[in-house]
Amino acid sequence: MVPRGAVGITLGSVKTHTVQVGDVTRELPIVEVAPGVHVALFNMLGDTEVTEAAGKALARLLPADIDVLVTPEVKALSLAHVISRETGKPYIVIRKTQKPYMVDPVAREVVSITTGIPQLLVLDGFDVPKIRGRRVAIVDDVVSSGGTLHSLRQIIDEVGGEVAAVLAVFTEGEEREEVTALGHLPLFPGA
Ligand SMILES: Nc1ncnc2[nH]cnc12
Repeated sequence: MVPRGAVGITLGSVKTHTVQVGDVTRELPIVEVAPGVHVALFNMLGDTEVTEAAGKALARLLPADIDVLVTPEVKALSLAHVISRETGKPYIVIRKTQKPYMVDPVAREVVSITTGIPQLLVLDGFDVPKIRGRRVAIVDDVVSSGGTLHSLRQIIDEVGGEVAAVLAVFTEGEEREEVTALGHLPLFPGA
């Protein structure tokens, strides 16, 4: 039976890695994202069951003194929504493109392990007062190379926020003490 919230695709000969998020189990396909770099691809977009399970579990781990959540678009957005709903803390979305309506945007470049190409992270200046002088928790789906995390920290520092917690569903590759995660994904060299 196909679990509720998952799409019933045939994985065929694709190798998979099994993960548990709360009481939800998923088979993640192992895919090559760069020559010789294989990851167990975790994509919560559209997976209501995993998003709810992860969001509720991470909400329980959020330090009480956090003022605001910050999340990069797009894969972790619904996760931040659930944590926000569960904790009552507001969340801010860092966009991947600069929009014409943004006021004094603050931007950093980042190269993600899954795309391999430089991308932008952009904070709308409109959101700066919600971060300045506040204790911030960064929320992401997977913290892997740490590139996105580094750029998010730079943006938050630049506008006067304090990164007091980092929450993710999974860390990947190296273990990261500074990240509160529900699990860890290995990398699969030459899978
Ligand atoms: N395994 C993974 N799945 C989804 N997004 C990722 N970003 C970095 N590693 C990832």
